[in-house]
Amino acid sequence: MRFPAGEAHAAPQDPGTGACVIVRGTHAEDYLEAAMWVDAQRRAGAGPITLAVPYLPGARADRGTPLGAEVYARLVRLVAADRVVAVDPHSPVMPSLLEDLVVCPAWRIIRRALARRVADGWVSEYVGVIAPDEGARRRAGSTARALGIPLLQARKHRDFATGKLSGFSVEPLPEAGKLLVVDDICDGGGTFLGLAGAAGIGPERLDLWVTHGVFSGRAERLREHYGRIHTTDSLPSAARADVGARIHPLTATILQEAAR
Ligand SMILES: O=P(O)(O)OC[C@H]1O[C@@H](O)[C@H](O)[C@@H]1O
Repeated sequence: MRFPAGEAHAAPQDPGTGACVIVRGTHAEDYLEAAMWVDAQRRAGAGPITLAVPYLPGARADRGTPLGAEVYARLVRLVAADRVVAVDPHSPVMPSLLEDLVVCPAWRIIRRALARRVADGWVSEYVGVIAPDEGARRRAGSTARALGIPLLQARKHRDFATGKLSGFSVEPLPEAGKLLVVDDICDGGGTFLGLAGAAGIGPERLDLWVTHGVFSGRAERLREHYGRIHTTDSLPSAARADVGARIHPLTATILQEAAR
């Protein structure tokens, strides 16, 4: 509930033996509300409390000034949960900023969403996974291993003077079969539009997985280049419908991670 001035307040629920609060927002207010809720549960005698932050905000600002990753980590710590679960955070430095952070890796969600188990492993409709840049190598590589298919590494080039994206180079692609581009975030879509152009294959052979679908800017144009666009409900996005993305809900996965 809220006081008339807008301040958040929380009434304790049945405390039970443990609890998991999921914050899908990216605003400070969302974390303040979660802190109120955790405090209410704790005072009511709840067992260990897990905070799930599917989209860990600030993870893209992991260098330079201000160090947004650290600032957001403080906000998450303010909630005072016993541990934090995050899904596919952008930066590998996040676990060093948040003690007791449990990371749910991309490959686990992707495999659950896009593959099926057979007697001796996992099969999917894809013949390869493409990492659009160096930053995506680890998550795309572990996805390729989880699906038992090769990783194809692309490179993103930037204009030296302006720092703007200037093009991609892609290693030779298999001549037949579907490929899955894997990355953590699609924001304005420039990365994935540029990559599709460089790959030179049509939407009948190219799908996209982005764990966190922001879909701002030109992202709507992605549907011209990718047959299927997969994402999750990790954060609110008004543009997801325009992009025609297939949404894989995370709540069951998060609750499983919280119960581990
Ligand atoms: O090109 P857009 O969609 O704006 O941004 C997405 C890229 O920016 C990075 O943070 C992500 O990891 C991804 O590679």
